[in-house]
Amino acid sequence: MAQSVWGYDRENGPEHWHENYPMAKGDKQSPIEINSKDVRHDSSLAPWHASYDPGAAKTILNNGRTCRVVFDDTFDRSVLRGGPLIGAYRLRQLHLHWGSADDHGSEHVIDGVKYAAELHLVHWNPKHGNFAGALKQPDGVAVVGVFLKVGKTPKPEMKRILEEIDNIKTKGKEAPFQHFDPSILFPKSRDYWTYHGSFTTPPCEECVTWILLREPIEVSPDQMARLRSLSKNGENEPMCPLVDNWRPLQPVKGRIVRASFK
Ligand SMILES: NS(=O)(=O)/N=C1/NCCS1
Ligand SMILES: [Zn+2]
Repeated sequence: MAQSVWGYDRENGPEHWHENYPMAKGDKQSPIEINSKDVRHDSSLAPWHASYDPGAAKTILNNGRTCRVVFDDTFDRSVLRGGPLIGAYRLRQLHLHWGSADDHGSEHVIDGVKYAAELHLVHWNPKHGNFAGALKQPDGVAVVGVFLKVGKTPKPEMKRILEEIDNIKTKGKEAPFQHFDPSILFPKSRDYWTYHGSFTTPPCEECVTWILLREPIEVSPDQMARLRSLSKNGENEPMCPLVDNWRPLQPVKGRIVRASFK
């Protein structure tokens, strides 16, 4: 029985998504390549601020396509402000995209450079009532993207997420994940690029203000190996490594990418 749900395999991967999700062929799709020569420095761009409540963290889940941490977003408890945004956007979840080897795995590409992984912190604009309503609005969602590069020094702040991975090895596994402030994952620099795009997963709604941090965080080879030890299959199904859960580059179609830095 061919899988009907979307995924990253030949028969259900990114080249097929538009068959069930027509927005995947839109003019403001993500990810894109950021070419520094085309970026516009915008001195009017404000700094961004995340004020997250560690108590909002709830659970960590393997949904067969990524590893996701979900947060309580029933009120303005963990919010992102500033940058290109108007108002406070509520943190709903974070997840990652990664490759089968260290030389690829990120979704956005910077001047030809692919990182080993890309962390997404997903926030939505409460002026649109709820997350489902926000998906229909161009200013509905803000995703902060953090690039992961492999080096010698492990990122201790990643340990919390990676230690939980042993408990969510297979699809559908969920574990409590509390007392966690994801801002510890941010790099030192606040420099960012921003542009308007979409979710990189179906239905690929074009509701995202992307805020991509210029400075990658460094993780160790062991930490990447742990991420790659997740399985996309369920507990009693044949083992299938959860790797290469990234969407290929999409057409920029004349969009302007702004930088907060020179
Ligand atoms: N990878 S992504 O963050 O652009 N895609 C998403 N789909 C639903 C919530 S986040
Ligand atoms: Zn993502």
